[in-house]
Amino acid sequence: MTALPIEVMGLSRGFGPVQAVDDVSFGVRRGRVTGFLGPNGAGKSTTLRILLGLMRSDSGSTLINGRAYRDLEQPSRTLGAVLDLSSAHPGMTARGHLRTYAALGAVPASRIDEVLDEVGAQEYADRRIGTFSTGMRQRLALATALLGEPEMLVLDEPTNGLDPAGIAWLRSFVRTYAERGGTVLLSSHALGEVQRAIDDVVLIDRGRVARSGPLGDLLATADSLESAFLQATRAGVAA
Ligand SMILES: Nc1ncnc2c1ncn2[C@@H]1O[C@H](COP(=O)(O)OP(=O)(O)OP(=O)(O)O)[C@@H](O)[C@H]1O
Repeated sequence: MTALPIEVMGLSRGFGPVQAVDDVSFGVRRGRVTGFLGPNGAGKSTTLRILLGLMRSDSGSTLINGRAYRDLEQPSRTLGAVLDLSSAHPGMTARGHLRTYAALGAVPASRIDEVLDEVGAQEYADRRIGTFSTGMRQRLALATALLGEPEMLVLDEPTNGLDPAGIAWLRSFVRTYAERGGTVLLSSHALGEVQRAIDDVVLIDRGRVARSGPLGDLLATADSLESAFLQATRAGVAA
């Protein structure tokens, strides 16, 4: 077994003239929350999509517990992912949505109430998804990702559209998940929103990793993640 639950090595992907991801390498440590952070268009979603086998890379590789995602024996027990919130059918209830996904993943139906509790969504479990706020959709997507009791979570912009109470809830959710041994990789362009949720940081800018390491190391030379990002990207421009 490899030391790292998630490894990205020399990953590149272009779209016509746009080099979305350019030789990106980083590792994610077990039992920690890693922030994959950078501005809009930096290449975060493209990297995560390749990691989850949803898109091909031009070169490089990504490993989950030492294997490509498609080669995992029990993908839903290994990794839960929340990439976008549009896949749920608006006419279905949250419970119905979870029932469908539990059946698809061969997960016992008893998990449905457990995940609804875990994300605090019991009170609207029987409402139709079409009536949900963004925060409710985020919680349902997270509940879906948790069905297989995965050992790691990949969350793309999980604070998008959340109010301050929702962001605080998400922060405490990922902290608790990591304290129980889970591994989290979450992307965000809102550095200030996630600063208190993360242990390790990978800063990405224009498809390239500008800096990575423990949050404490980055903050040793800057008073916030935002200023650390500006320092790292200015250094990149100067180099
Ligand atoms: N399917 C696609 N076709 C063409 N260009 C794309 C495609 N997907 C991404 N891109 C481009 O690749 C670059 C990286 O996009 P990506 O979505 O990975 O960034 P991001 O860091 O996730 O941004 P955001 O925070 O806005 O989600 C952008 O310039 C984007 O326009």
